[in-house]
Amino acid sequence: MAMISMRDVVKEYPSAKRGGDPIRAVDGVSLDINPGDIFGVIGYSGAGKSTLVRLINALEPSTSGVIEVDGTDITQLSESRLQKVRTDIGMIFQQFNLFNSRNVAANVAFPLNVANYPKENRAARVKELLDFVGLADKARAYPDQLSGGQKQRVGIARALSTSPKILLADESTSALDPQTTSDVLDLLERVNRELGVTIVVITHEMDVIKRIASHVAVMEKGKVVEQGEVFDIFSKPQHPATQRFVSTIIPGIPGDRELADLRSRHTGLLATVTVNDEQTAQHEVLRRLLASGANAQLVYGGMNEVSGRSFGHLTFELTGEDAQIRESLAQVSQIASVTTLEGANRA
Ligand SMILES: Nc1ncnc2c1ncn2[C@@H]1O[C@H](COP(=O)(O)OP(=O)(O)OP(=O)(O)O)[C@@H](O)[C@H]1O
Repeated sequence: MAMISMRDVVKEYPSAKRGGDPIRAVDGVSLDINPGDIFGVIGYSGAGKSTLVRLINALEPSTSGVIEVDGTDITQLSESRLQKVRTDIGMIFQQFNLFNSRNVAANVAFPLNVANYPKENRAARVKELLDFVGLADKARAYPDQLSGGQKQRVGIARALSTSPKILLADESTSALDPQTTSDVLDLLERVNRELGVTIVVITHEMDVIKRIASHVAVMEKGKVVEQGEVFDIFSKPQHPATQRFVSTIIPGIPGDRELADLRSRHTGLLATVTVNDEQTAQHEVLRRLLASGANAQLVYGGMNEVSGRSFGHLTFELTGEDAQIRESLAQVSQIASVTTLEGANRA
């Protein structure tokens, strides 16, 4: 059974203009997030990601559709039952949202107080959480004495205090530098692996998805336009929005700009070979390209590792006799998909 299941979920806000059309922030979203997943939701600003999060933790009612959290349809619950569901859902934020007037230990203890956690066990629980996030020595520090990465660790400790099954991370690394981002993502992976918490990561950065997510949904204008396993989405993106996101971190088939640049430096035929998985395929591609006696030089792209598997778009410049080049392309086409780049095609 899915940990979070959405069916045809719609969220509309009233128009700012009197009599205007409502704003559809979420437009017919269906998705299943399984227990133990790290599920990424990616989209540009305004795509509806934050609204989706607010629907999952029932901070706002949906307009229509079904949202099940751990088997319970939360669209039908009373406020008191919703409060209980919310204790199963932790949340971390881009701006950390810590209480600046309370020290670290008090911030982490806050949800325990709200949840009436046994008083005599609270200090031990806070210590355990601060140990887990590596901040045992900062219990008495105040948020403004901490770095951004440390603040987010406090946020994570606080979100985990009541042992939620789900952690919602809304742009949780967007305010952090790359090294600190990496450390926080490592910690989220530990939360997932060691505590078994299902994590929903909302982001506009494909790097974050590549780094930790097992599954991803791409949102555009309130709709999920593509979803699936991260490796599949990265290696074979179908929707233009997905292709744009993937191309921000993975060189694919060269676009117009890259092609113009390549052509200014290479006069041979340019062809992109898409290799899916396994080193051996790469060797075989090279063997076949060279078998006819043509020369092949890698001029753009490379192999990528995603979810422990590799794939790549390798753009070669082929030189030699036309017949040799034709033979090279024919040979390699038998084992991989080949795109000859228009205008440079001399074969
Ligand atoms: N409370 C609200 N009232 C009216 N419109 C809203 C409200 N909240 C969001 N919207 C609109 O819904 C759409 C989706 O917003 P949302 O914040 O969910 O997107 P997002 O993908 O999270 O973007 P960002 O990363 O910029 O927050 C936007 O057009 C936004 O203006």
